[in-house]
Amino acid sequence: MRHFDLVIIGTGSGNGILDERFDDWNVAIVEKGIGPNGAYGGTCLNVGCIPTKMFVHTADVAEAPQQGEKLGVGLELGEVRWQEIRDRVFGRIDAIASGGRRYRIEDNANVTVYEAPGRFTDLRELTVDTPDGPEVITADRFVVAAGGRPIVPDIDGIESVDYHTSDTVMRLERLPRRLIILGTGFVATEFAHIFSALGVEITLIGRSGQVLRAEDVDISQRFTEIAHRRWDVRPDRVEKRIEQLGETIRLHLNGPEGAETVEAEELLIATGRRPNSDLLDTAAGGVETAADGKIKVDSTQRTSVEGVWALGDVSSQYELKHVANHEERVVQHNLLYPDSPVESDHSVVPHAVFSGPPIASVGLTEQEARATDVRYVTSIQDYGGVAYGWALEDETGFAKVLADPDSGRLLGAHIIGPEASTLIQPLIQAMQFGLDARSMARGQYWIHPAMPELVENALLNLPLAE
Ligand SMILES: Cc1cc2nc3c(=O)[nH]c(=O)nc-3n(C[C@H](O)[C@H](O)[C@H](O)COP(=O)(O)OP(=O)(O)OC[C@H]3O[C@@H](n4cnc5c(N)ncnc54)[C@H](O)[C@@H]3O)c2cc1C
Ligand SMILES: NC(=O)c1ccc[n+]([C@@H]2O[C@H](COP(=O)([O-])OP(=O)(O)OC[C@H]3O[C@@H](n4cnc5c(N)ncnc54)[C@H](O)[C@@H]3O)[C@@H](O)[C@H]2O)c1
Repeated sequence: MRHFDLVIIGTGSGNGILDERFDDWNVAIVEKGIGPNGAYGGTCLNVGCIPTKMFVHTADVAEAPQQGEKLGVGLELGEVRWQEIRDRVFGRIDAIASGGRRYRIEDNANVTVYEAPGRFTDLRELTVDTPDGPEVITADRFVVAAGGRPIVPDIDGIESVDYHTSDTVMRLERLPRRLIILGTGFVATEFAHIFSALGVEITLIGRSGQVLRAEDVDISQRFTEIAHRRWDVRPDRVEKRIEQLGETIRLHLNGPEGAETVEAEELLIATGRRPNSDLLDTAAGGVETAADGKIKVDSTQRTSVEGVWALGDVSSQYELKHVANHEERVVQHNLLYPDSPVESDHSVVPHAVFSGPPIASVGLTEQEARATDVRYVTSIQDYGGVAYGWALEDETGFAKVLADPDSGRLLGAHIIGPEASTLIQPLIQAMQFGLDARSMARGQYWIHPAMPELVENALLNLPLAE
């Protein structure tokens, strides 16, 4: 049995903890490998944020002919060379992942990398199921950064179907003619955008009436309208049965008009993710979890067991890379300076959905504001109402802000339209640093006629008290 100063489980954000300040620590990293190739480096790098956004940008470029049409510029989409796109994306990603793995194994003398799944077998004791058999390791401190994995719903017949999740769909050998996507959340809408822009017919299956229904009510409604124009959206559906008929997948549904079937060559399951705490047998390690399987942590990321920290998707209610990275920095500090711990700050957490159109959001949605006692006013500014929006000929985008009617304190901001994730950043900054809407709108220059005038006007439109 080997004993370490520190064991880190998971090489997504967990991999970033070690820097030169840990050079005299005896450290083990345990990583089972992620995605179809069992890669090093976690979800975001290998099967999440980074490859998806490389495909999203490619999809946006493939849509240039549609954009050009309304501007009077005739463009044509020639070939979509899927294998070239895929190999370009993963040619970069795979090299970074294997470089990161090589660096830890070969250049970090104080680090032992176990490339196998680990599970707790006692307090601060992990059994690693190596190819040579189980190996037990113990440590003074553990960091659990084991992330999560896609949920596959229990549909009758699913085990006989050759389906994809976000872990595998980006490595398809060829583009299908048709793709069924189960789910209407982040993963579903990003891949619907990617594949439809590349010429695939999309059928999107949702359990509720709205697409991206967790977004602000006006944003979700607008996105749902646009989704119905782009894709075959089937809301309010329940999956009854699924079957593989040669190359074709047939899904039997119940909907508002009764029973129906949809068919496609490929199926993408995008119905949410679950934390990997079960794979780790957290209970055997005394590590408490909530009903949804997330590891319980306090504001310093400590779990219920002394010396065991957790971060990222395995414990956080936010399944976002910028949150996992923030929590990683908190854990890193608290490992190094246990007598002066710092806390995670989840007060202003933004997110973006990189679909078509993209969405970005921070703070309260209107439905959340309504459900609490908070007093608020809102304003909406269309892209079409500011000069650069005219240049874009945008007809669907808008920014919506919520603020306290007296102080002008910003409570939430939501943008749907081109460059939403960039445009929202000054609003995130204002909320984080307590800048009120009046000061923000009138206390600085806004470049004319640039797209951020959208934000300026949304702020100026707020019906604040005099
Ligand atoms: C398709 C997709 C797109 C996304 N896009 C974005 C985006 O644009 N922006 C954004 O902010 N977020 C995005 N996310 C979310 C983001 O990827 C995650 O929030 C983030 O990667 C979580 O990091 P983590 O370190 O907590 O876990 P991970 O990066 O998942 O790392 C966990 C690691 O632990 C390993 N592991 C698990 N169990 C064990 C075990 N028992 N033994 C050994 N090793 C184990 C896993 O193999 C994995 O490598 C996306 C996610 C997906 C799926
Ligand atoms: N741009 C980003 O930051 C980004 C991108 C992708 C993923 N992520 C993260 O990953 C997480 C997981 O993404 P996701 O899209 O898998 O989850 P999600 O929670 O966003 O969406 C899952 C959707 O599937 C629906 N659903 C569940 N079971 C279903 C069923 N049987 N049939 C049809 N629909 C069903 C749910 O109602 C929900 O709308 C996100 O919450 C997000 O935090 C972030």
